[in-house]
Amino acid sequence: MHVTPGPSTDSPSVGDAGDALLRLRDVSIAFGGVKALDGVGLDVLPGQILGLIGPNGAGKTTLFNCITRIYQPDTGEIVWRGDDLLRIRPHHLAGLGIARTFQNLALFGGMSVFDNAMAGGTSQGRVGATSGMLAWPPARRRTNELRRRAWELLERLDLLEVAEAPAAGLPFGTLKRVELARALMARPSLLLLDEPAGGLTHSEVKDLGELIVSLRDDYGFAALLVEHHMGLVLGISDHVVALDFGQKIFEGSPEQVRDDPAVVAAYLGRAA
Ligand SMILES: Nc1ncnc2c1ncn2[C@@H]1O[C@H](COP(=O)(O)OP(=O)(O)OP(=O)(O)O)[C@@H](O)[C@H]1O
Repeated sequence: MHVTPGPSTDSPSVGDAGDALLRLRDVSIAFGGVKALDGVGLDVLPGQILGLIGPNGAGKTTLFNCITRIYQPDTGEIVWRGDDLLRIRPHHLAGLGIARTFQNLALFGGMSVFDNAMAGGTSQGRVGATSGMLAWPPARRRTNELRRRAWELLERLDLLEVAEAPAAGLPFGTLKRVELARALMARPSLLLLDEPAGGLTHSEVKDLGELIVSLRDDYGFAALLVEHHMGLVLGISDHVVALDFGQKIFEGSPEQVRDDPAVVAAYLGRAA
């Protein structure tokens, strides 16, 4: 097994995350007898696109679910800007600057594209119907600011033409962009992208890759990209981590990963 040395494997105390935005150390979780994650550590640096790859069942989604507080690891540390993320409730993640997209989309089909985008901003402050009706000046200012941001994102993501259309019935590639707009409403410092290329055509994947990079360049977020589409991962990631059977088997540059014997063996072995 070949594991390039990552950041120090010494477990730092919480509060010591160095330059990392997000730091995982020695994270393990088992389901029955299956070790879905087995001592995994990685750092996501500010502004970095980190690709997370691995064959089916390697533990990628489980790692995502640990970060998003859906699963509680059995052991290990997850540190966000020096704070212990494992003490944070899931619904507080957006307020911390962590947003995610979903593999199967998490949009409201009956709501317009604009309202779906707005839904991504509500966790940033109380802008519910009541505050709107009361027209309490701070709430109204906040709502206006969110509306301005939603329009800006819809324009940026080429969604203006469908802004008033219900999400249901729109092409899948369009819905992926709506999902991105919803996530970006929270002004995340870290965007968790769960298989964004799934279900897209070859040219849509290429466009999506360019879009993610240009959004990152404009807004400065870091991204953790879980993806099977190697062309996308290797094309846009600054750094790549590979998992197999819950363990980190590779960490390095996109150029190095192509020929790494452990990664090649993991994919070939699983396909056999
Ligand atoms: N809630 C759960 N209950 C039982 N087993 C689980 C659960 N979640 C994950 N697992 C197991 O943990 C292992 C890792 O699964 P995980 O879904 O994280 O892999 P993955 O890398 O995301 O795979 P894929 O690429 O197919 O989505 C698998 O053996 C899976 O069956």
